[in-house]
Amino acid sequence: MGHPLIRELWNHFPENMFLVRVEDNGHFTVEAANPAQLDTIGRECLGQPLPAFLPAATAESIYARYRECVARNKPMRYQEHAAFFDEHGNEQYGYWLTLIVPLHNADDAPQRVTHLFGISQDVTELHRARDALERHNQVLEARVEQRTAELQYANRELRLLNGQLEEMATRDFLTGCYNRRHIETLGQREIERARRYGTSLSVLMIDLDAFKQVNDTQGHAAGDAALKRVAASLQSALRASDLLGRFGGDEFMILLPESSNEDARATAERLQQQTHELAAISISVGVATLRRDDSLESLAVRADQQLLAAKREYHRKVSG
Ligand SMILES: Nc1nc2c(ncn2[C@@H]2O[C@H](COP(=O)(O)OP(=O)(O)OP(=O)(O)O)[C@@H](O)[C@H]2O)c(=O)[nH]1
Repeated sequence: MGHPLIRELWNHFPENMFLVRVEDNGHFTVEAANPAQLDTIGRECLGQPLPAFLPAATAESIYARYRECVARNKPMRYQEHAAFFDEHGNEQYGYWLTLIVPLHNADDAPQRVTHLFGISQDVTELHRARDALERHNQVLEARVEQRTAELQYANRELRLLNGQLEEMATRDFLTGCYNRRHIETLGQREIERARRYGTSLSVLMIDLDAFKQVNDTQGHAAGDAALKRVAASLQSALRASDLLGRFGGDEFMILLPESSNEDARATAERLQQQTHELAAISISVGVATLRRDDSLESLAVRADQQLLAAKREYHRKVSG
């Protein structure tokens, strides 16, 4: 170690330093090792080829690197996971980050690599920390994944419940058609739409005839069943765009978008016929069609007046 600076560096550098001689028989012999290197593998390495003091597999993999460095005649930096015997002869495993530099005897043959100078840093702890971090990350990722799945499940449940709630808020519990509040909301919407697009809109108000009698003679449950049958038969006779709601008691409201008064009257007759056939119930129907100054209320009132007139007619027919 000629120069004092090099000597000081060699003696006090905290990482392992070594000098190996390139032998003609394919071996590499340790010519020198700094104190840090000797602390790691012991003095036995000095003057020895690698297989003399390293496990065979480790020596072979290091030899492969050395040979490559000699062949390329360029410094090489690599990392390896290697087994070695410590100064007490115990087998140890570690990760090493190594730099090897080919050296030449300039006077002799300038291109021939005679030695390799190496600096090796023990990065085992770094690896352990990285592994631990990776494991920790995996645990975290798994936890995040699980939480995400739980959240998605909760969201689905919430959407389902919201759907059910909305259903409950808009539907009539007994018949399944829209409740009064919702059919009125839809009525407002349909009036706005009809005005915007200049289309017609008709409303039917329907009341079951002599329904009280069903309740009185067959009981309330039979009355409920009849209401359901009527709602179902009304629904089945309507177009998809028509909207059926239970207005209260035995009264229903139907919105018929894009229906003229004439169309609505034809629909009313069809509904009467269908309810009679499918539900064995007679219904009275009032028809009204949207006018320029109408509100939903005034439209419904006119349909109701028509319904009362139809009722009178029904009673007249029945009593007469
Ligand atoms: N089963 C049952 N009956 C109901 C329900 N809501 C209202 N009703 C009954 O429906 C009947 C309505 O009577 P009205 O419309 O006044 O009398 P009606 O016998 O139909 O006579 P007209 O309408 O004049 O033909 C009453 O007996 C109410 O008790 C319900 O949810 N279920």
